[in-house]
Amino acid sequence: MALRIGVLADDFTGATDIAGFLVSAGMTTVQFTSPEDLPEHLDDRVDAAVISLKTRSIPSAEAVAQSLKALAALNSHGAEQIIFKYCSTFDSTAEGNIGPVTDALLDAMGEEFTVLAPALPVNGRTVYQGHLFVHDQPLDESGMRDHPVTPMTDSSLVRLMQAQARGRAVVLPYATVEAGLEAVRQALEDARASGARYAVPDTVEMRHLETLGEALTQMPLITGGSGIGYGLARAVTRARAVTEPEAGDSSSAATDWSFAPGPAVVLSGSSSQMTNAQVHAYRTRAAALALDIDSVLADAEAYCAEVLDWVTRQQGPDALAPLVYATASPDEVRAAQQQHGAQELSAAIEDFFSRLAGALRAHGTRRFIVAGGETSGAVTQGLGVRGFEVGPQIAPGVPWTRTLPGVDQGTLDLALKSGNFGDEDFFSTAQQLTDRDGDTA
Ligand SMILES: Nc1ncnc2c1ncn2[C@@H]1O[C@H](COP(=O)(O)OP(=O)(O)O)[C@@H](O)[C@H]1O
Ligand SMILES: O=C(O)[C@@H](O)C(=O)COP(=O)(O)O
Repeated sequence: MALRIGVLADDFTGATDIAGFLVSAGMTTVQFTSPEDLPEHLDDRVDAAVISLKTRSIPSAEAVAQSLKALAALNSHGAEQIIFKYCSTFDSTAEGNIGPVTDALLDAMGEEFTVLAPALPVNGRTVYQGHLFVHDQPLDESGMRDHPVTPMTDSSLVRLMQAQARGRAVVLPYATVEAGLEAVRQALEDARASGARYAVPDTVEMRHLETLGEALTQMPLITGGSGIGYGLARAVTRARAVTEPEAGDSSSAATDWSFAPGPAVVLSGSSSQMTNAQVHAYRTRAAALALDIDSVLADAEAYCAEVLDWVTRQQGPDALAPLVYATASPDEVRAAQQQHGAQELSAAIEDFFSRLAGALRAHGTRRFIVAGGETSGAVTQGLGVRGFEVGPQIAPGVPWTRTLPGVDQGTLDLALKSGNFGDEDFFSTAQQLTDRDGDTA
């Protein structure tokens, strides 16, 4: 059977974020870590497949090439609609990669028009007058201005996109979205007819995403965050409930979920404001080790053996999972970047987490709670995981996932958390869900 929705995501936490929302809207969803990992045949019950790329901050030409491969893999399963998932805070550099990848996907699909819909109101990401807000702050005044890899210094989605893409962007104003489905459909047609290439819908409430989802069920390419994925999936599953009532309520796609027992670890490579708060809170409750950056840079192999030994000594059936973190304040990150170079430092820390994750797996760790998108990509690659089933949400945008039987050897449970998602107790909350071993979540 053809996939109803195919998603290519520009980072790993983004991929699990949208996969979790598709599940919560009633879609059976699987996730793969590269286009090559998508099997030739998918189970007939699968509605949506998500491919997690790591293309957010790599050179644009490479991001485009990888994205087109992912598109081809999703098309080979007959995906009816494609979503290009990027960050709800529009994380990108001056060159891209949101613009170049969107343009390349439009070209490859023979399309000339799409939407830019990063909003996720449940997590405080809203769009008003085409400006992106993080809770009560414009994007460029939020913690995103200090992001180590993609600092965001403008909040206008029109300006951000036009600086990195080929066409013109127009805003679909709040009043139109608020007016409902017919108004949105008409405004999209008008925008397309005016020669605009990207429409930026104002989106303040989750219900706006449902209106937008309804309006977009025929648009071949949609770009944005997990929120628009949710809106689209809700529109599809609602329509299905009317036309195929015998299919029943599929909104329980993740209810049959159990955790395999095994040692756990928390790895945190994000330096976002929320992850700083989460690390701070968790350190008071569990064993925690701050990575020594000089040792990471001097001899990663030897230092990894040392950290591995520390982690395995802290793990125990009744203990909270030990935390290893590179998380630091914006001032500390800036100082370290000035000393070592931003890209070199990011790469070295990511490589370290990747190496550590592989070593921990080899020594029996079965549950990984990871903070940070790039970090999650590195950890997943280090674990050699190729496919995930997507389970219950720990917090909006962060589901538990587990490795796919038949694709990966041995079951691992993974919680890949975007830097800014979850509340202060996230690391503990994630473990509370798994405490009911063998139970359904
Ligand atoms: N102390 C640090 N100094 C500099 N860079 C760091 C530090 N800790 C982590 N990093 C790097 O910062 C980046 C954080 O990105 P990411 O993992 O995507 O987090 P987020 O989800 O917050 O964006 C990674 O490349 C990571 O290696
Ligand atoms: O859309 C979002 O905010 C997330 O899914 C996401 O992409 C987060 O990226 P990181 O903050 O780099 O984890």
